[in-house]
Amino acid sequence: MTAELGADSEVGTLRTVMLHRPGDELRRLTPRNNDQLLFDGVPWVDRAQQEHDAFAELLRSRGVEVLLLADLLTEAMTVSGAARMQGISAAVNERRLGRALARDLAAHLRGVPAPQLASILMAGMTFDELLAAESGEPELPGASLVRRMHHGGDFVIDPLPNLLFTRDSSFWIGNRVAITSLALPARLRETTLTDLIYAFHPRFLGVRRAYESRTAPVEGGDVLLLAPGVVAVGVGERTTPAGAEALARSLFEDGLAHTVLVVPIAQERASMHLDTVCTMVDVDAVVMYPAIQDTLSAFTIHKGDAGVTIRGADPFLEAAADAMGIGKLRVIDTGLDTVTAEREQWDDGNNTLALAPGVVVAYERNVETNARLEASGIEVLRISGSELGSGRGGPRCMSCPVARDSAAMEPVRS
Ligand SMILES: NC(=O)NCCC[C@H](N)C(=O)O
Repeated sequence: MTAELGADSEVGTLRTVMLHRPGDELRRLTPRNNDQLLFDGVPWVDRAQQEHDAFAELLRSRGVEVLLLADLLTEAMTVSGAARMQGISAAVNERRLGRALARDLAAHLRGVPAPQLASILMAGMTFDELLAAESGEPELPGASLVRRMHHGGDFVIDPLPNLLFTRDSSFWIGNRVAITSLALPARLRETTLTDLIYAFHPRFLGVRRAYESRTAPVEGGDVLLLAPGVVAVGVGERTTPAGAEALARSLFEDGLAHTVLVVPIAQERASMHLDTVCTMVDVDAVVMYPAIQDTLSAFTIHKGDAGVTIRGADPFLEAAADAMGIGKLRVIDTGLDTVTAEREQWDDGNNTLALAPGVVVAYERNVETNARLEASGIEVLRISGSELGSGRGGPRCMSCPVARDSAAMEPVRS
């Protein structure tokens, strides 16, 4: 039986998830480009794939249907010419390539079968690869200065190594999907692929969108569905105040939320998204980086009978419990002492993926944080992430829940 699409919490039983198995786009990372492409180093790709396969297998063994982004992309472009055209036009950047090369590249891509096209859209393409692929194709008139001036190993289409972090480029809320508005150039094109998948893949036909205006940056890692109708949005290195405001307004208009907590976080790499310092592990519990616990605050935007009001900033934990209608949000700390906590926060100890209330997937390396979770009654399913972690993202970042049971009321399933 196919689960009903959508999610209204972080912790309802996970039925369907979208992952991206890291592929050739990771093989593009070099010591010269890894910073710009938002990786801390150059991962061992085969090992990263093994780690990811184990992650996916763990989810399957717990009854979760795993959809792989590359399969969805290929299938969407196989069934739809419009999907192919959309992918090509998003990848061909005339401003960077000039008119002649942009035309040549688009002409070449139009003749590439869907599976290879999907690979190119994800892994990018070098000047040398384009030249080799064009041999045998009719030559178009008009020389390209840009071709002459670039090195063969430069990219005509940039790779997207951060596709691995499917959490950021789309998220579900209620029965709708939001394609986000990513903040940094290295990730911008990712949403053209998620947009295409949700627009053209047969599995998602008829699905409605949330945050359609996408007027300002909002990344999925900053969006936590605290409870049905209650959403927290981190504002820091990625999501902007304008993004949080636009998202809140749009969620209110669509009836997808009544309260949005806007949570300022430090504008630094260690806390690039709200889910790097805090994730939910149960309907009333979070795992949180202790260094920010007492200072984390929230502006509460609420839509009630009297219209939209903004309150705060107030202490986050109190504002969250209040909005969720629970007496207290339980907090489980990262790490042991301040040094261990800082290390485990950096290694995504806070970035857990809940499979059900009180059941989470976590990186095995965060030994102290995992022990604390277990001491608090949370079941911890450990995965290794020595290579996956070099992109600075954990189990939550690497997953986009497509279907979760409602946390408000667990439906009975046949
Ligand atoms: N939600 C997340 O924290 N996602 C991890 C994103 C890591 C990626 N290398 C980035 O810098 O955007």
